[in-house]
Amino acid sequence: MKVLVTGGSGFLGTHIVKALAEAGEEVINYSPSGFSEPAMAYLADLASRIHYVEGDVLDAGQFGRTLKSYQVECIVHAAAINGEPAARRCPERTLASNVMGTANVLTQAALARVRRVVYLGSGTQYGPRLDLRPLREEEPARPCGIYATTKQMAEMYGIEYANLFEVEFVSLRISAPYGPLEKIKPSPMHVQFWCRAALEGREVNLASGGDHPRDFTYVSDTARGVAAACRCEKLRYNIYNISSGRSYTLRELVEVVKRLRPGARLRIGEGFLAGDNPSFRTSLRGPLDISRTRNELGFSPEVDLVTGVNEYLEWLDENLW
Ligand SMILES: NC(=O)C1=CN([C@@H]2O[C@H](COP(=O)(O)OP(=O)(O)OC[C@H]3O[C@@H](n4cnc5c(N)ncnc54)[C@H](OP(=O)(O)O)[C@@H]3O)[C@@H](O)[C@H]2O)C=CC1
Ligand SMILES: C[C@H]1O[C@H](OP(=O)(O)OP(=O)(O)OC[C@H]2O[C@@H](n3cnc4c(=O)[nH]c(N)nc43)[C@H](O)[C@@H]2O)[C@@H](O)[C@@H](O)C1=O
Repeated sequence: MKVLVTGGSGFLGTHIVKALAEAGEEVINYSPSGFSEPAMAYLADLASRIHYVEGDVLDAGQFGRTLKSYQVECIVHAAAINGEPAARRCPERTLASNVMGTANVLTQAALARVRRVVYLGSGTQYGPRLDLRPLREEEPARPCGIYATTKQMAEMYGIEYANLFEVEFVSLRISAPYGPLEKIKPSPMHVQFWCRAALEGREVNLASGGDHPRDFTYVSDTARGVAAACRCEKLRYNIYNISSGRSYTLRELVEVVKRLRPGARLRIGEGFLAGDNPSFRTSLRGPLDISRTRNELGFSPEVDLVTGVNEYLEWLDENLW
């Protein structure tokens, strides 16, 4: 199968390109910039199955021509301005790329007779949920912030568009992926923050946050879930959650990092993350429930937190400096 990945040079894009190429698919990465050097190293053995086209999803004409010239059968639409901090720096550009970009992808997909568009949605579409219950796809979305709002708008548009025209649309709501090639994440909500502190020998002593939950998911599992959605013969739903399916607390994460790097000087107190940063509170939610994804796509996460953090630490150790 020929699969085009928009934003294929990004963090998730690169892992998705890898998972698809490993499964024997021919992959076209459509992105404004090519793979970084570490990404090239990551994909080294698969180069013969991967093509790169420099392009923007806002350039509908070029996107359409690319679909036709490669006779693309499936699109993974990963291109987006990602995360609330980035969205706040350029709200209009975020609206354009994330929503209008998705509209262009769908129109051109229908014109080029692409069978399926697999959209990367986000766990942030559920919004903050202080009861921390597992979240099923039927839960009403309550996005908070510009980024999550644009992700929700694009998903809703995609579902409506697919009802009108001859193209399948499926949204994968992804939560908390971590691992090699991830961009800089400065917040203690992220695995990277603790791994970097351990490797840099920095002391971190947070008064609170140990009970803060997050359904950390090793990125290779996320990418396998996306590949499964491309290959699945018949999709019965428009929305599937992709996550480890369980919450870990930051205390558990810190303990894992300390077990793997015994000299690390990391401490975290009880309760949820607190402070002036509103993102701590808006990030509070339970794990995404992956029952539907298990049953329908045959997806099940394979990498537990210890294994994932260990692999990530080893990769960071070689690639940080
Ligand atoms: N990482 C995460 O925690 C999560 C991510 N997601 C979603 O997954 C997708 C991928 O995220 P991730 O890989 O982490 O993000 P990255 O920022 O690493 O990658 C996004 C990619 O999209 C490209 N891009 C941005 N705008 C355009 C455009 N207009 N046309 C073409 N390409 C564009 C970027 O190119 P360049 O950098 O050159 O501008 C980049 O290569 C996004 O849709 C995001 O919303 C969902 C849930 C969690
Ligand atoms: C699943 C998810 O995982 C990653 O995001 P993240 O790790 O959650 O971190 P974030 O900083 O993007 O947002 C955390 C939450 O906090 C809100 N948020 C943030 N900063 C402000 C802020 O400044 N104000 C307000 N009100 N809310 C904010 C925001 O709306 C969200 O609810 C992404 O890379 C992303 O791709 C993704 O999809």
